Amino acid sequence: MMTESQGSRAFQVDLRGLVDLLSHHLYSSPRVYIRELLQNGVDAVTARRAIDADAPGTVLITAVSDGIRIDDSGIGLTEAEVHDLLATIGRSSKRDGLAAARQDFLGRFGIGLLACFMVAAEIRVVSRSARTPDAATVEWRASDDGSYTVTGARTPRAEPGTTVFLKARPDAAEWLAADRVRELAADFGSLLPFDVGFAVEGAEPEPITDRPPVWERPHPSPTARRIALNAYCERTLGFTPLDVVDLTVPVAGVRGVGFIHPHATSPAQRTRNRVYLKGMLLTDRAEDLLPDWAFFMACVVDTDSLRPTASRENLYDDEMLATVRDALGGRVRSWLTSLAAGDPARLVEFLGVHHLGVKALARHDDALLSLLLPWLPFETSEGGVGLAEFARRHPTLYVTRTVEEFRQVAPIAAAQGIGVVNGGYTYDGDLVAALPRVMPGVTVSALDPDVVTASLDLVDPDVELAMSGFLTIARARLDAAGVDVALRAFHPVGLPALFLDDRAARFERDRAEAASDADDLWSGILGALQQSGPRARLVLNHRNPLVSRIAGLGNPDLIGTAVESLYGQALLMAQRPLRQADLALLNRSFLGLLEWVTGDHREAGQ
Ligand SMILES: Nc1ncnc2c1ncn2[C@@H]1O[C@H](COP(=O)(O)OP(=O)(O)OP(=O)(O)O)[C@@H](O)[C@H]1O
Repeated sequence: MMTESQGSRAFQVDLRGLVDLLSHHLYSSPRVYIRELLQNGVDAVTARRAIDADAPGTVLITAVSDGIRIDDSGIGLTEAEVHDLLATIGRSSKRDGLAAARQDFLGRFGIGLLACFMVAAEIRVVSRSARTPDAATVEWRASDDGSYTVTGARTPRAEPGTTVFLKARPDAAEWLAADRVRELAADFGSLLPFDVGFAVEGAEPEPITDRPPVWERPHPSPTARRIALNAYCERTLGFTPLDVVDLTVPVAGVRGVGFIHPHATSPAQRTRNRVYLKGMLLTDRAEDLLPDWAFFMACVVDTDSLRPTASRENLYDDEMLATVRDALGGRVRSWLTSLAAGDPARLVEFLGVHHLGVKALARHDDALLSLLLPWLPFETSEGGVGLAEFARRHPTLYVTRTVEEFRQVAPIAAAQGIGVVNGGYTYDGDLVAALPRVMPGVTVSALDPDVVTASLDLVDPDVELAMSGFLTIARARLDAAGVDVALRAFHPVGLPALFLDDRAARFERDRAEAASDADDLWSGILGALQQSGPRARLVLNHRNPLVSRIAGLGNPDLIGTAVESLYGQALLMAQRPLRQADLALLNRSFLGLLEWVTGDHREAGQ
C-alpha cells in the first residue's frame, strides 16, 4: 500500500523566481512585454476569425493612470479556460488542433503572459468568450506573489473579447509610460495583420499598424519606390543604401528587401537584419538569416515559415531556416547577375565597396565567378585589369603567394611578357586557382623566382670576365647581408637591379639576424638551424646604363657604396619590410653617396 508521502504531488512554482529567470536569462529587455500582449491579442482575433470570418479584428492599447490596458475583439475566455490557460504556466491553447491551424498563431509556449510581470505588479484579465453567445464575463486577477482570483466581472462586457490591465510595478513604471508604450507598440506591431491602435485614456486612438509594408505598397514608379525604400532604410537602419535587393521568395514564405551598405563592412560585424514573424517584429538583429558572405547587406523580411526561439528574439535554427537562407542567397545572386547584364556601372560601384564579400562568395560559386570575372578587381603584372581579359592574354598564369613576392617580380615579369597575378590579397589566390574551372584552357601555377630567373639572359662570358673586378667588390659588400650578386641582361632596361629571394632564403636571413641578437644558448640553437641553402640574390641588369657606369668607376669604395644603394633601392621596390640590418645598410649607402657628391670623400681620399 502506498503511504501518503509516496503519493504523487503537483509541482509548486515560485512565480517571482520564474519572472526573475525570464527577465534576466530569456528576454533581452522588459520591452518585450508589449510584444507578448500584442501577440495574444492578435492570436485571439485569429482564433475568433476561424469560427466567424466576419468578426471584428481590433487591438487597442490605452495608457491609463496606473499602467496600461489592452483590448482585443478576439475569441475571449470562459471561466474554465481562465483556470486552465491563464493560471497554468506553460499551458497554451495554441498547441491544440491541427498543425495547419497551429501555424496561424504567433504564440505556442504558454509563458508569454508571465513576461508582463517584468513590468506589472498585478495583471487583470476581463474576458468574454465568443464561443457561446451568452457567455459570462469573467475576471482573473493575478499578483506577482503568485496568487490569483477568478470572479464574475462587476461590469459584463457587451461584446466578446478580452481586456488585459497591467498595474505598473513601482520600479518599472518607465516601461508603462505613454510615450514609451506608443514607441514600443509601433516598433513591434506596425505590420500586424489586424488594426492595432494606441490611445492615451480619454483621447482619440491613433493607428499603430501601417500596412502594407513599404516594399509591398504600390508606387507610382520604380524611382518613387526606391525613394520610399531609401527613406525607410534611413529611418529603421540608419543608413542610405547603395542599392536595394528584392528578397521576396513566396515558396520559402519570405517577403522583404535587402539594403546594400554604402560603406565596406567587415564579415566579423554582425549585420542588423530585421525579422517580422507574421507581421510581428521578432528581432532587429537576427543572425543566420542571410548567408555569411552577404555581410554587405542588411535585410528586413516578414516571414510565416520560420519558428521563433522561446524568447521570440531570434530564429530557431532548423532546416527551414537553412532553406530560407539558401533562398535569400539565391536572390542576392540573381540581383548580381541582373546588374552584370543590365547595369554594369552600378555593379562596378558596388564592387568598389564590397568586392571582398563578393570574392568570398565567388570562391564557392563557379557560375558567379565566371559572371563577375570581368569586373572583380585583381592586381596583375599589367596593372589592375579584369582577370578574364588577362587570362585570355596569358593562358599560362602565374600567381604569387604574397604581396611582397608580387612586388618583387611584377615589373620584370611584365617586361618579359609573363602574366603574374598577385595572390597575396584575401581570397585572390583561391580565385585565381579556381580560374581553370571557369576558363578551360587556362593553367595556373604558383610563381617561384626561378620562373623569373629563367627569363633573365645570361651575359656574354667575356663581358662578365671584364666586369669581374666590379662583381667581386659587389659580392664582398653584400655578403654580410646574406645576399649573392649576379649579372644578367633583362628588360625593362630602366630597372638597374632586381632583388630575388624565396621563403627559404628569407627564413635564413631572419634566422641569422635573430642569432646575432640572441644570447649564447639561443644563438647555439639558431645556429643549429643554419642552412647552407638558397641565399637571396641581387641581379644586376647589364643592359642598364647606370650599372655599366658604376662598374666603370675606378674607386672600389665608391663602387661598394653604389652597389649597396642599388640593393637598397631593389629592396624598396620589392616593398618588403626592412630588417634592422637593411636599414643600417640603406642609411650608410645614402650618406656615403651624399658624401661623395658633396666632395668630402674625394678630398679625404686625395
Ligand atoms: N487576449 C487573449 N484572449 C484570449 N485568450 C488569451 C489571451 N491572452 C492569453 N490567452 C490564453 O492564455 C494562454 C496563455 O497565454 P500566454 O501568452 O502565456 O502563452 P501563449 O500565447 O499560448 O504562448 P507564448 O508563450 O508562446 O506566448 C494562451 O494560449 C491563450 O489561450
